[in-house]
Amino acid sequence: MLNRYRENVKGYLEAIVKPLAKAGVTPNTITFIGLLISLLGAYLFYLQRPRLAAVILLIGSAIDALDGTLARMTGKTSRFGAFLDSTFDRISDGAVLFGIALGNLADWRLTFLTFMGAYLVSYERCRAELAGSGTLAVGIAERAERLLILMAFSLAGAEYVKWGVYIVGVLAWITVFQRMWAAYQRLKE
Ligand SMILES: CC(C)CCC[C@@H](C)CCC[C@@H](C)CCC[C@@H](C)CCOC[C@@H](COP(=O)(O)O[C@@H]1[C@H](O)[C@H](OP(=O)(O)O)[C@@H](O)[C@H](O)[C@H]1O)OCC[C@H](C)CCC[C@H](C)CCC[C@H](C)CCCC(C)C
Ligand SMILES: Nc1ccn([C@@H]2O[C@H](COP(=O)(O)O)[C@@H](O)[C@H]2O)c(=O)n1
Ligand SMILES: [Mg+2]
Ligand SMILES: [Mg+2]
Repeated sequence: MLNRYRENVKGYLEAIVKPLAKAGVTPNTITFIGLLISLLGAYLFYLQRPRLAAVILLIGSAIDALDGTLARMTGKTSRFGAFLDSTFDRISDGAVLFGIALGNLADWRLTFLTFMGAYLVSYERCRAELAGSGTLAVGIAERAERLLILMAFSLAGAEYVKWGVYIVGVLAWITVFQRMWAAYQRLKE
């Protein structure tokens, strides 16, 4: 859903990456730094510091939107970079939910169901696109939405994190079925 605003923020993202491009920073370096920062956010959830975790996660997630911008701006897009970007997103998504569960900020069983839903959303897109569906960036809880909801509830305090996890879980599972339907529509023989 928020992907539609990509064009609106493109100018801002390009302004941020311009000095990085001049400095010769590679997209994969940005992707790696983004993961490290997101993992720090996950660790802060484990330490039961959800407000700080949310801010760190926002920066880590924002950097996730920067790596592709840098790649396109410098003509350095690569197939491995696309693979790395998506793979690191899964590691980050999983680490954040793991940190929340380990930090007892939400019920681990419900957190696992949210984890399943989030991974399925991303897997469906990958598998359908491989089968020739075309870009399957559909549904109400793509990655940007999941992250923003989790961050918003985390900024409200430790006792609200669980509601963020559970709401993301419900929306992610709705998205699972939205993408299943979209894939059926596009791939049915
Ligand atoms: C360098 C930093 C210090 C700069 C810090 C600046 C920040 C403080 C300001 C943030 C501004 C804004 C850029 C924040 C972004 C929000 C963040 C949640 C965006 C996350 O982007 C994720 C990205 C999707 O990932 P990507 O395409 O790289 O990967 C795909 C994804 O993994 C797919 O998974 P799924 O299918 O969706 O589950 C995989 O399937 C794909 O394979 C994979 O490629 O999305 C980018 C979309 C847009 C760029 C996001 C639009 C942003 C909104 C307009 C943000 C609205 C503003 C917010 C309220 C932020 C508030 C900021 C303020 C400071 C409080
Ligand atoms: N290290 C990277 C990271 C990304 N890309 C390219 O950008 C696309 C993702 O763009 P976002 O704005 O969503 O981050 C990705 O599919 C690649 O085409 C890259 O080449 N190298
Ligand atoms: Mg990215
Ligand atoms: Mg990404």
